[in-house]
Amino acid sequence: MLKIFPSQEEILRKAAEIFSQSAKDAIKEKGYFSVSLTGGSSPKGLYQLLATDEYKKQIDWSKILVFWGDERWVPLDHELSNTKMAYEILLNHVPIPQENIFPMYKEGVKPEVYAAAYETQLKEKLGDDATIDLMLLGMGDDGHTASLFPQTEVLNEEKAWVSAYYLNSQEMYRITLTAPFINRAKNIVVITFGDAKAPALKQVLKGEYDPATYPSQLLDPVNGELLYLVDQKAAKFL
Ligand SMILES: O=C(O)[C@H](O)[C@@H](O)[C@H](O)[C@H](O)COP(=O)(O)O
Repeated sequence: MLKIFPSQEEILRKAAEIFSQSAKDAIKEKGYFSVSLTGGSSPKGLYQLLATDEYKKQIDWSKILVFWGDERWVPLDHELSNTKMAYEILLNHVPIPQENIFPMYKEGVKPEVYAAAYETQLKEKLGDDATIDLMLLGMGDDGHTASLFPQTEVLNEEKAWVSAYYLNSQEMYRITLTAPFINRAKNIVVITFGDAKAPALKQVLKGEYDPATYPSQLLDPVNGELLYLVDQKAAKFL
């Protein structure tokens, strides 16, 4: 489903409401809420909102398990770290136990090895039938999502839940949840706004099926819901 908003602020407000409501529902139903955070610039305003008193108080942070959709393989204090960004804007400001936070990076470990360990950890924490309650994602100007970049091998992954690989165009390793795991999520919410996203958004949602070129087309939840929250600028070619 696609929801188009007049402004970025309204998208972020909607996303914060979805976060808060999903957390309440999941905690009521099974005692905890699992969320996968995204990097990039789009979710920053959402994290800021969630750290305000209004949302901070609505949510039982002690029952939230935090995972990531992808990470740049850089130390946790590096400017490019998605984990660092989430800590600085959100996680340092809410009463969440450290043991409930699962960064997608470990010092001194090879990314491929950590990808397998992260999958094991997902199974340990969420069970073999693991699903993430809320998968927050962004979409790049090129149509990538998480670290599922155009023309990369990881797009063909059918089995592994987590994968790490060297992204030549950025000269760095990336670690990412794969499409088969992302699509197990109960709710997938893609937050994307601005003129620069308009051409890719059109191809992703209205173009021919070509996920090698527009990887966001791989988003297709098995039993869950997929929701795009976009602004009028990103939606201008739809
Ligand atoms: O680590 C990353 O690069 C992200 O997780 C990535 O998938 C991001 O969500 C998109 O590139 C959108 O980024 P923007 O929100 O900055 O446009």
